[in-house]
Amino acid sequence: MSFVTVRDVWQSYGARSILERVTLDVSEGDFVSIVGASGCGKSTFLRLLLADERPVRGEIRVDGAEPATEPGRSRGVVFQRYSVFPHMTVRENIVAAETFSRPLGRVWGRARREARERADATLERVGLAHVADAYPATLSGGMQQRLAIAQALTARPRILLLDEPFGALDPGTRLSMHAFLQDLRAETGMTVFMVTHDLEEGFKLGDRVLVFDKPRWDTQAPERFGATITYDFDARDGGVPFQRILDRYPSLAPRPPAATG
Ligand SMILES: Nc1ncnc2c1ncn2[C@@H]1O[C@H](COP(=O)(O)OP(=O)(O)OP(=O)(O)O)[C@@H](O)[C@H]1O
Repeated sequence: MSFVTVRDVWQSYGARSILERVTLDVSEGDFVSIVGASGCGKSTFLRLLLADERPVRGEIRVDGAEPATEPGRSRGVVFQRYSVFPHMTVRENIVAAETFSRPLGRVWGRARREARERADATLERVGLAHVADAYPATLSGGMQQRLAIAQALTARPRILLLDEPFGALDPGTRLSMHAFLQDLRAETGMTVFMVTHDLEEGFKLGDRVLVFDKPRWDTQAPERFGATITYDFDARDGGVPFQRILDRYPSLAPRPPAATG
């Protein structure tokens, strides 16, 4: 049964068409990777799933209902991009994430101590134990990225939205973050949508790989048409049709690893 249902969704900003005719069914627990050229509307699609904005046309349903518009976390959808609180230390950010999934919110006493211990174990796992008492703004880009992912995963949302989550990480750190995500996903059965520019990563982590692209172009008016899902690959069988995709989308070719971590 479809858990996330997207029906004929269109989005535009003013006269500028971004997405058109997007239709998709995703089962609960699926990991959906999303690739596509820069600026083609992948992040916009995540914001629509988050109900951060409404489509100009079409319908999105999560578990049969319209995505709720009240503040994020209580409805079970977490967007890694928006998750870190700048006024809390790294450890406090992880502890806070745990409480999002609790009906009573904040925790005290022994429960809080235990939450801190679990937070420290998580920070150890993602290589941030040594900066547990620091504030997010003082961390490097790669560290901030790891904190955002660790925090989003700690909240154990029903749906996790990741927007280029591993972009600024060195190859070794990236692999350990992959493992962390895969373990937590196996534990929680969460549904994941991940935008990535790395096809190999998309196929490694995803059950499906969606390609967003513009199927029609008006050379006189490039803003006239939007992007849609032009390919929907099954990534479960390990049969990776990289070459076919790369031939058509050279811009998706893996980039050399970034320097920071
Ligand atoms: N709120 C907005 N108002 C106007 N234009 C917007 C808005 N949000 C996004 N856009 C434009 O819509 C287009 C699609 O943006 P989006 O961020 O969804 O693309 P993307 O595929 O995620 O790109 P990238 O891969 O570079 O992150 C971009 O050209 C962007 O400038």
